[in-house]
Amino acid sequence: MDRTRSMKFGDDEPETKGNVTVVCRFRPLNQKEKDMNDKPCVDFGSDGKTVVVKSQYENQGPQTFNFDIVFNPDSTQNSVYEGAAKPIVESVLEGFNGTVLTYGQTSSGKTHTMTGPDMDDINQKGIIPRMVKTVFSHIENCDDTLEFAVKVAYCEIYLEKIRDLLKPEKNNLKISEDKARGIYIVDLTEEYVSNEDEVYGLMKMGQKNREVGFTNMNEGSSRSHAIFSLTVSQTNTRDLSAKSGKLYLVDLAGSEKVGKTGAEGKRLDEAKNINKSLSTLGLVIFSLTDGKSTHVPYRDSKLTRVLQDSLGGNSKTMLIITCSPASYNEAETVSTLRFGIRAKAVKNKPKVNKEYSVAELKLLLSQANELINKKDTRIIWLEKHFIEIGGTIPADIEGEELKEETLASTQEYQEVMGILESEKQKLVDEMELTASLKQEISIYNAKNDNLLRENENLNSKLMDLIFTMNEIEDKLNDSKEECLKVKAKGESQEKQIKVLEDSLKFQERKIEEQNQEISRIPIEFIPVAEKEHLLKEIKELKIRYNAQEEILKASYTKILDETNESFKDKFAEKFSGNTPNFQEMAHFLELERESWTTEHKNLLSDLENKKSIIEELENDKEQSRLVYEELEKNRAENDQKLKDKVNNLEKNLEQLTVSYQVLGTKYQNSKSEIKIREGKILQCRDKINKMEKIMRKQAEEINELKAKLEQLEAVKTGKTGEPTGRAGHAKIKKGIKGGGGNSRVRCILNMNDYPVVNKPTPNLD
Ligand SMILES: Nc1ncnc2c1ncn2[C@@H]1O[C@H](COP(=O)(O)OP(=O)(O)OP(=O)(O)O)[C@@H](O)[C@H]1O
Repeated sequence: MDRTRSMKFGDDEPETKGNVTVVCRFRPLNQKEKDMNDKPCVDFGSDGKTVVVKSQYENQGPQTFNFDIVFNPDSTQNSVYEGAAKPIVESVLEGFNGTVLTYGQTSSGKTHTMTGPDMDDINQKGIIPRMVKTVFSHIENCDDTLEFAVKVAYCEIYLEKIRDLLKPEKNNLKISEDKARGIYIVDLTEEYVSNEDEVYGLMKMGQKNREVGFTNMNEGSSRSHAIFSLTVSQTNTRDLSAKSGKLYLVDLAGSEKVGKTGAEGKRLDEAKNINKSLSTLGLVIFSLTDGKSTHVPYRDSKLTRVLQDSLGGNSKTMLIITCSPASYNEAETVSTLRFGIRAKAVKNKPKVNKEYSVAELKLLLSQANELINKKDTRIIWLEKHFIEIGGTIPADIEGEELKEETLASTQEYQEVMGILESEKQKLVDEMELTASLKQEISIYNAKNDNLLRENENLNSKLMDLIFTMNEIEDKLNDSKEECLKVKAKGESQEKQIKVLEDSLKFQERKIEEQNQEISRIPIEFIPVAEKEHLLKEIKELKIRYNAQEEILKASYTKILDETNESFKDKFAEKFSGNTPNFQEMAHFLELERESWTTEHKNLLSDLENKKSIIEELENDKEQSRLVYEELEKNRAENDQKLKDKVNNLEKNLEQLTVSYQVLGTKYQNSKSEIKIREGKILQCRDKINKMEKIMRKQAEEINELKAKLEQLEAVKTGKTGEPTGRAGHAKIKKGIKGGGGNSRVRCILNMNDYPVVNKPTPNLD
């Protein structure tokens, strides 16, 4: 085989209605590829449907791939939306299920295409924000006989677990299947929305919760498959017909070669998981297209199970494959393109998800009646004409004709009965749904009761806590008071010490003054022996009161001078005008000596007294100091104890405050949870009431219809004379088509306002 021969893929696939549509988008070279001096390895055909990969490998010729559309790197977000996604969104608005999937190598532009780098940027926003606009504009422009309910859900599949991105605490949701809903994710949050902003809000919230990581190829790489779903239900308020379409917008995680992306540890686990679920997706597509497989391995991964209807089932599906144009990524690009070509061959069976309305059934019946009437008139005219021209109507011809008529009518009857049967079946399903809803309500009620009980418990715990807190607060106040008392005691002790210190100082000052007084005694006139004794004593005093020596000296000199002068005066006064004799002088001196000796003794005893006072005071001072030290010590100890006590109390208080806050938050959460659940229960009750009302109404209508059918049957079998269909015919209204008008359309805001979808009720009798 010539390996350099050019190859073509996808061009001979016949255009088949229902096949998965595949478009391909190439992004521009990114900075990393430019830095590597990489060159594009692809050329784009002028028809907008072809891409040619020019291989860098010698033994590989150019490979041409054909798709429904090929978007080159210059394509805008808007052109991709208009060309690839919008037709699917429009189908959903007609009541089909739709899926748009992005598939490609990591960093090839899946998220860029699906969401866009900035949802608020008019040019840069991706498919999801643009789709939202299409949906709400359509609703705005519809006839006001159509009522819509739009709800969205957002989840991701990460490491084979389904996580609700609108309530991320729900992180391991299950997949289930039933007749009414098909394949669905159990307990996935579905929010009713009434405008674009609400959808954007939910999207932004979901994106924040999405698992995103770093690979060598993409800093913000999506490590999970993200599934955004939007369900549009519409009811015609005139004929009560209803239809609903569900749109899945799936941004798959990027396939990658782990060696190239440098994945390790957690990233490696993620990569292995992503690659595993993507290869299951490849296997599902292979099994659906190889024409031999009897088993399609939908259940081998969560992704393929959720997408079961989108691949080979009831859905219009668009696959957008995203690629890098760089030669560095040639192998991955070729593999992605081959995947796309394979997927093109998947055949789906999309159908409008429609509910027959009673009015539509009535219309069918009236059409049948009209046909019978026409034929009756014609038979009567023919019989009359035949008899007029002399003919007779053989009994067997009449019998044959009647047989044929009866056969045709029986077929019509069987068709109508078939429809009725299928409607009955739907009703049975509806009844089952109602029963399961009732069961759900009883579960909610039980949960509600539990929550109420929990709430009561929490309340009583809260009360206990408040009580304990009050107690602690009281204790804290007591401790504070105690603290203040000890402080006041300390202060008064300090004051006492101060008073003692002051009095000590005062005493010291007094002693000093007395010492000074002593030092003022004149010694010149004291007899020598006495004088020497006195001087000795004064000397001793001088030594004892060393600090006062200088003062003493100064005052001594001063006193000496003064005393000298006074003695001179005294002497001059005593002996004025006379020259004293020796005896008189000796007597005078003796008297003076005696008076000085007495004074000196007095002074000495005074000094002794003061000395003892000083000693006493010094003792007192020492005592006070000891008491003061003791008090200081006690005070420091008490202070420390109190400090510790206050610290402990503060710590306790802090802990209690935290627990109080936690309990408070729990209490609030439980309250809001209860409110939400109560709201849901009310919504469900309301819905059930409405459904029951409609079921009763429809049961009556079906009974009416049945009666009419019986009459019709009777007419067909000739059991009654006049066909009652004529009378019924005048009452049947024509069905009214919705859409096309410009009047404003009511949008359903919540479960309570959810339009009643027409569900025929089985005859309960
Ligand atoms: N068509 C484009 N035009 C301009 N920039 C683009 C285009 N496609 C992708 N990019 C940019 O390339 C980078 C990677 O794109 P994106 O995150 O969409 O890749 P991805 O396929 O989702 O990757 P992963 O699988 O790792 O999540 C982003 O910075 C994005 O803005």
